[in-house]
Amino acid sequence: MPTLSNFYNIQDASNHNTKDDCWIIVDGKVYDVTQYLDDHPGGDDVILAATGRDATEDFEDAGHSKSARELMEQYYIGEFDTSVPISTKKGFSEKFKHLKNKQYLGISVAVVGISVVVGFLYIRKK
Ligand code: HEM
Repeated sequence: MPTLSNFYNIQDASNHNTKDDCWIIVDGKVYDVTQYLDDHPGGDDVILAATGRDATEDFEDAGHSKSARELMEQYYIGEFDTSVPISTKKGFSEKFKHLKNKQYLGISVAVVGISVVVGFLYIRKK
């Protein structure tokens, strides 16, 4: 029988990034690992450093055993909703785009300025 899952987006997950309230996202699933932090053989710091973002790569890099993956299931709370974009990346590129537009404006002004000066010198020479 299909079961209904809770869906959490990156903003929901980012609100749980402390030692007393810690969620992680691994492989499209969200886990509340608050109770497990102190017992984690890899230490709580690595898990805390992996909150508020997709921790799949870090989790896989650590080479977790089959039993670690089974243990993990008891902390599962829902699915990761990817329909909300990860805002930090978008914010950065938007800022960058803004800077780029400013740069283009500067270059255009410089080109027009140089053309005016060259044109002026050309006319004076004649
Ligand atoms: C519910 C989530 C997690 C569970 C149940 C879990 C469980 C475990 C277990 C049982 C080990 C011992 C080795 C093994 O059996 O594989 C381990 C080691 C380790 N874990 Fe996790 N882990 C979780 C999440 C994470 C996350 C999100 C990270 C990284 C961001 C991480 C990083 C590590 C590291 C670096 C070690 C290696 C320790 C060493 O070999 O010195 N773990 N974990």
